[in-house]
Amino acid sequence: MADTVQTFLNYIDGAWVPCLLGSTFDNLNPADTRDVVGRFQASGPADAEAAVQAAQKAFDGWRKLAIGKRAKILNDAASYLEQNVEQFAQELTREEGKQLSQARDEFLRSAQTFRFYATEGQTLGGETYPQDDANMHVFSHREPLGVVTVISPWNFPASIPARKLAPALITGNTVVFKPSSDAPLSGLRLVEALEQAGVPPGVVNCVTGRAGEVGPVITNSQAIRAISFTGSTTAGTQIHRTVHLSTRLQMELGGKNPLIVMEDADLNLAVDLAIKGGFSLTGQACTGTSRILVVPSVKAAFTDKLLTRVSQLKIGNGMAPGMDLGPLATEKQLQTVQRYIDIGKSEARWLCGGERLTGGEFDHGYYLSPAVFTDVKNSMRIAQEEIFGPVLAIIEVADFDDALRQANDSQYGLSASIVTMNPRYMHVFTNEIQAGTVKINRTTTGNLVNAPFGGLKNSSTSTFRESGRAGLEFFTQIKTVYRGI
Ligand SMILES: NC(=O)c1ccc[n+]([C@@H]2O[C@H](COP(=O)([O-])OP(=O)(O)OC[C@H]3O[C@@H](n4cnc5c(N)ncnc54)[C@H](O)[C@@H]3O)[C@@H](O)[C@H]2O)c1
Ligand SMILES: O=S(=O)(O)c1ccc(CO)cc1
Repeated sequence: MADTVQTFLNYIDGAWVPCLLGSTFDNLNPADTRDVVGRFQASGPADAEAAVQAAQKAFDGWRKLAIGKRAKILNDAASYLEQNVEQFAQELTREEGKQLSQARDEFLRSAQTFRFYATEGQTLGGETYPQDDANMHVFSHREPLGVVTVISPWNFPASIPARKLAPALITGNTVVFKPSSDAPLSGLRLVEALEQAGVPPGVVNCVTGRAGEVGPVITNSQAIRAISFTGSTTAGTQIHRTVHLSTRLQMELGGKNPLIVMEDADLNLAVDLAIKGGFSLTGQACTGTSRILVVPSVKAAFTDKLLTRVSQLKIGNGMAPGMDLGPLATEKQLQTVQRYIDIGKSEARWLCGGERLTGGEFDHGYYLSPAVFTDVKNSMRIAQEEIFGPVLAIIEVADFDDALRQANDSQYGLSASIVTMNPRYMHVFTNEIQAGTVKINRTTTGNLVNAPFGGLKNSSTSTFRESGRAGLEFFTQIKTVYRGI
């Protein structure tokens, strides 16, 4: 039978090229592993080196190009994503497993991100400083850093790299981009959009392949002036240890995000938020809800309502409309979650789910039913370690202060939410919760492109945020000028 799998190439110095060793890897659809989404370049260090060199060569021309022209490229790339959204969304669903409507939203959000930075990037100015010399003008201005690396995970394979590429490019940096090998195609589509929009050779380079092969060159090289990384705390820690002193780092890492349910909570809302935060994207969002801290007076009613809703959730291929959960994105992720289900059963009280689904289409995908545990202690592994799957842990807390204390008892601090109408709780929660994203009567997931995003503690590096204006600041450095006459 003829091999109909499409092969995708690296993009280096303005050309789509195979990797030097000629090796490839296949990426499978997690909803149906008989479907090979594509064949990708298993690049080695020499390919990564070529990408870095191309980006170095292109930097001077790109930084000097009028910002209006850089903005036009981002806007045109956004149009390209919008024009091709149906095809790209279907590919995203096939490579990652999320629902088609979510994949469509993700590409449209990526286009919106390109447009946002095309405009916002043109407002990034410096400051002037009053001083005593009438014949001198003192001011600051911002310049690009140089060659920057973008490394992204599989769970938002379009929108996360879009949030990094757009601010890097509008401010005049050149980029080496490595998408996740578990969902590389959407990242390549972003690059294709930039190519179609006329980005000059070498300004954006994309190399697919294993982290162990490509990673060291694009993270350790002295030529790399900044790394914007989103992924696990484990990988982030590894990279953090090895980077050069002058390389600026921005890392968005793991989470173990709490949802607090107080005695005055609207329980229907609380259940909605738990379902949406915990199970949408099959629990594979860094800001996903994983711990539910609930006071005794509403615990039973909340749990009953939650279990009813969980029993109604529809699980299936994201290509079919109306599904609530899809497959886990990879076999490895499925196995990780299954391991945590076993751990949960040994340390807490299992209420439902966590079973591998079989029969029909389920036999060909990585499907697991959504799981809920109760009587969980915050010290247990299922309450402390990031699972990254459809697993909720219900933890009883004595009162508001106890909820806050236990919510903060975590190595992570990405997102946190409370369900209450009490203004005192809202106020104290906002001030005392250790999370970079604070939500009140809203799900722990979701964040705006025009607002800063990042976590506290082991959820992020502490120096820089991404998104909004913070994204532009990360990719630029300040020069202070004393201009006399
Ligand atoms: N905080 C956030 O904004 C955010 C958003 C999405 C996902 N995440 C986190 O990402 C994780 C899931 O994604 P994942 O499994 O793709 O993460 P991962 O850390 O395994 O991989 C992320 C990316 O880093 C690359 N990588 C891994 N080790 C590397 C190294 N040593 N050098 C260079 N590159 C390396 C991978 O190939 C991939 O492209 C979860 O922990 C989740 O919380 C965080
Ligand atoms: O760019 S977004 O798609 O809005 C996005 C989604 C998730 C996260 C963290 O998981 C960050 C950004």
